[in-house]
Formats: sequence, C-alpha cells, structure tokens
Amino acid sequence: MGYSSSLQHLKTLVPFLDGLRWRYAVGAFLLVLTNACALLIPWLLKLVIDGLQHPEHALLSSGKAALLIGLIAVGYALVRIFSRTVILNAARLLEFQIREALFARLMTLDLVFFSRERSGDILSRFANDLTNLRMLTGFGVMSLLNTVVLYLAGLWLMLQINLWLTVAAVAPLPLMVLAVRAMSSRIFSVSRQAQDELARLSSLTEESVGAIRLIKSYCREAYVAGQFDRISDHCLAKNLELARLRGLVMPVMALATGAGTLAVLYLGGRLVITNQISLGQFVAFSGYLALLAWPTAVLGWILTLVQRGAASMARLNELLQSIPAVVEDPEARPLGGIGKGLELRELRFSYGERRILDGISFSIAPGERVGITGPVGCGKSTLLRLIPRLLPLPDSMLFLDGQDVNSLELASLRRLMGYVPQETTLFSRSIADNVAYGGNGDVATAVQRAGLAADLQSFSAGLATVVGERGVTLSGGQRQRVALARSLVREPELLLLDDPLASVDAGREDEILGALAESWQGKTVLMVSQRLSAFRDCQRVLVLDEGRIVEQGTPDELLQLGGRYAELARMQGMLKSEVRRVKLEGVS
Ligand SMILES: Nc1ncnc2c1ncn2[C@@H]1O[C@H](COP(=O)(O)OP(=O)(O)OP(=O)(O)O)[C@@H](O)[C@H]1O
Repeated sequence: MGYSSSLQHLKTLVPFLDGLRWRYAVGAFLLVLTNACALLIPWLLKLVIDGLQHPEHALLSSGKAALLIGLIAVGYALVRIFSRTVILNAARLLEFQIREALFARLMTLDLVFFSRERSGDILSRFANDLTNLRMLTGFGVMSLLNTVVLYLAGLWLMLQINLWLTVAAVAPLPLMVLAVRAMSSRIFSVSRQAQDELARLSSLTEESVGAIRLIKSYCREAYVAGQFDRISDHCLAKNLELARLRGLVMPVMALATGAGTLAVLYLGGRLVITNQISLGQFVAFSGYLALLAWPTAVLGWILTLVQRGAASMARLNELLQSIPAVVEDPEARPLGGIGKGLELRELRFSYGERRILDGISFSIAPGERVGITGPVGCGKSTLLRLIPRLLPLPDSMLFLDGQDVNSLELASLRRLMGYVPQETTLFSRSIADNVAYGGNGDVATAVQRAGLAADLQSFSAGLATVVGERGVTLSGGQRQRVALARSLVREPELLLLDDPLASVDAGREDEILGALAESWQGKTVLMVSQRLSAFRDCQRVLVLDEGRIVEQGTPDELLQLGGRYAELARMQGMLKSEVRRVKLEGVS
C-alpha cells in the first residue's frame, strides 16, 4: 500500500474530531507561543553580542538581557507544559471516543462476524491499535505542529540574516525528506505486519488461557509453547525489521542537519570575516539552526508515527466499517407476542457456499412443545440461532405471529424468547447475577424451575456464590442449569433450548425435565437434543438430516415408524444397556 493511500485511512478520524477541534486549536496557539519564546532567546543573544562589540549602539545591557532570557525561559517552560497537556488530553479524548464507537459497532455485529474474527485480534485492536492512534494524535500532532511552527518562524528569521546562508543550511533537508518518504511505505507495510503478528500472539494467549484444562489433560503444553514461540519469532522478526527501518531514518536526518551546520560554520564564518553579517547575527543564526535540528530529527519519528497510526486506523476501520449481516428494517414493527405461533417456509441457510438447511417447513402453534433431533452437524443449532435472528436470513422464510421476522424490531423479537445456547456462557459474578442477566423476573423461582435449587444448598453462599471465570467453579450440569434459569427468569413466550441436558446426568435429567415441564406451562418450546429422553414432554419431534426434515410426529409415532428416530432410540437404548452391562461387570 502506498504512502498516500495509507494516509487515506486517517480521513476516518475527522468525524471523531468534533468537539475536540478547539482543544487542538488552543494547543496549537500555545505551541506557537512556546516557539516564540524559544526563538526570542537567540535573538536576544544577538543583541547582547552586537552590544558588546558596539557598546555605543547597544539596545540592551548584558544584565537586562540575561534577566529577560531567564524570564522568557520560565515562560517557555510554563507555556510548553500547558500546550502539551491540552494536546495530549485531546488525544486521550479522541481515543476514548473511538474506543466507545468500536465497542458500539462490535455490539451491532452478528455471529457471522464473530465466527470469522478471532477474539484476540479484536482485543488487540482495542489495545495496540488504539495506543498507536493516541500516539499519533497526541505526540505526533504536537511534534508536527512544533516542527511546522519552528520551521516557518526559524526560516523566516534566518532569511532576515542572510539568504544564501539559509539556502546552504537547509539545502540538505529536502534530500532527507525524499529519502525518508521512500522508507515510509516500507515502514507502513512492516508496521501492519508487526501489528497482525501481535494480534495473533494475543489471540493464541487468550485461547490457551481459556483452554488450559484441555491443554494440560492432553499434555499439549510443549505444542502450544511451540506455536507461541513460532508466532513470537515472526513478531520479533517484524519488529526488528521495523526497528532497523526506523534506525535508518534517524541517521539520514542527522546527516542532513550535520551537513547544514557544517555549511553554516564555513560560509557563516566567512560572512563574519568579510563583515557581511555581524558576529551576533552569526550566533543567532546558529541558534536558529540548532532549534531546527530537533524538529528535523523527530520528523522521521513523526513519519513513523503517521505510518503506524495509519496502519492501526486501517485495522480499526475494518471493525468500525463492518456491516452487520443482521440489520433492523428502518420500518420495523414491534412484536407484542408470538400470537399465531412460529412458521418456517422453505427455509434455506448456508454458511458461505455450504448449504446447511435446505427447504425446512414447519409451524409451531402457541403453547406447543416441539423437539428437534438428528445426526451431529445436521444443522439443529443453526436452525435455533435463526429464530432470534442471530444469523441473517432472506425474507419470507421465517414468520412469528404471521409476520416476517425480518420486518420486526429486533429487540422486541428477542425479548419474547429465552434462548439457551449449547455452550454455556457465565460471567465471573454471583449465580444470582448470572440468572438475573436474563431479565427482571424472580431469580429464586427461575432457579427452582431450572432444577438448580438443590445444588445451591451445597454452596456456602447460595445464590450469592460467585462462580469462577466463565463458571469454572461449577460442574457442566450446574452451568447449564444456571443458563436455563437465566432463560426462564424473563418469562419468555418462546423457549429455545439447544441441548440443555447435554451435561446433565440421567438422575438430574428426570428432575430437570420434571421442573421444566412445570415452567413450560403455556410457553411455546423448541428444544434441540441428541438425547431422545429429553422429548418426554414434547408433543411433536422433528428429525433433521442433511438440512431437511426427514420425519416428524409424536415420539411414539416416530418409534413405530421404524425410521431414523427409531434407529436413534435403538442406539441410545443399546448404549444404555451397554453401560449397564459394563457397570455390572465392574461390580462382579
Ligand atoms: N459459524 C459457522 N461457520 C461455518 N460453518 C458452520 C458454522 N457453525 C456451524 N457450521 C457448520 O454447520 C453445520 C451445522 O452445524 P450445527 O451446529 O447447526 O449442527 P448441529 O446439528 O447443531 O450439531 P450438534 O448436534 O453437534 O450440535 C456443521 O457442519 C458445522 O460444521
């Protein structure tokens, strides 16, 4: 990517500058003041030296000049502090606003985005990329303003002294700018690669911490450490390359300013000897050139900051400009209740090119309890995710209360549903907080209905027990029941349960199904399960295979049909008797 095209990414910063422009303006004004103080000092030195050489024309005594220089230096320090604070604070505010916008955008995105992006990569945008942007909009902007002001004012003052001396002093600078510009585009691409590697590293760290039990039980520590080392090596290589490139920038700068100083010493000295400029002017000129040395030197650093900032903004833009696949129709209507029930008409869904559901049609009357089963990976969970519109779906395929779900307000649609996904997500808070996350209903009743009450007695703090990170201090079954209670607390009209009994033992299954049957009263239920025993209270079961409904009926009808369902039942029965046999053999 070229230098100018990389800078295009920074244009997206403009809307975030609203309300911050005056801060930058005040900061810029204070910087002008700071530099005015800095430039006054060589000018005063000139007056003193010229005064010493020609006392009869002296404008200022040395004592007064020293006092004035002291005062100006104090003023310079104070104004500099203010100018830095104003600009750096503006950058902090800008970072804050972008972070909020990023998070807000993240919350609008759907499962299509989250199954594509790695969470470590998203986190790295929030951490590293925002830091790079803050560096650019804070230190970068401040240094750039400083450079521009010092160059304009310094050059003008130098020109007042001698045109050719100024030309000789600054002649090497354009060459330097050209050289740095050539390096910049390489810096941009390497900087982007370095950031990507860092994101991969964060991603792997996050994934490994989350999967630590798996890593240990499969003895994969060395493997994961190897993976980490490999990515870390790439990251290091990119950062070293970046350091080398940046390292090249500084010497080029130093060469240019050094050449300018040499020219001033040689030519300026001759001009003093031939009385074309005074000694005071020579000293002042050298002072101005010295003042230009630092901004020239940091010009390279500023360019690097710009490159890094642009690379980071490009990564942030990918997130900020991500278009959610599930969007609310601008004329969406609220949904008051599921009324006539749920209906699927020839529903088709694909992940990318891969067709998962292929012409599913069925309807569920209000208050009906329907089970869905089928082989692993046949699309049961996908079907359930489509109902609250967690995934995008074309129009006219899914209806609630006779209305196309795509024409309904998302929040009103989701508020009517209690969805329990297959993977339980718990927060590191109390059980009560985790349950109350589902809505404003009665937590104790929801806990009772989910069959969690008995477990609570074994916890010292009962409902106030804080579960570890992601609920690690609970058993799989307990986690699932907390999730179940969470879905029940909002008293949903439609319950969507994705294998809610997967981690529950057979004894508890009976207890939970019994409790659930009670809470199901009057609710419409759609429950996915591999375990056919879960359908005990379902009035109808759909059997899915290869994206289609291949059988449907009551559990008894399906058993008598002798098809897929009956086969699954036979296999599960066989498995149970197998387990029983193994247990008996173990006892004898
Ligand atoms: N985000 C995704 N991107 C691409 N493919 C996916 C995604 N999620 C699921 N799939 C694929 O879609 C198919 C259906 O997945 P789904 O989770 O709906 O199956 P399932 O019937 O619920 O399986 P199980 O019984 O194991 O829970 C699977 O082959 C799966 O690999």
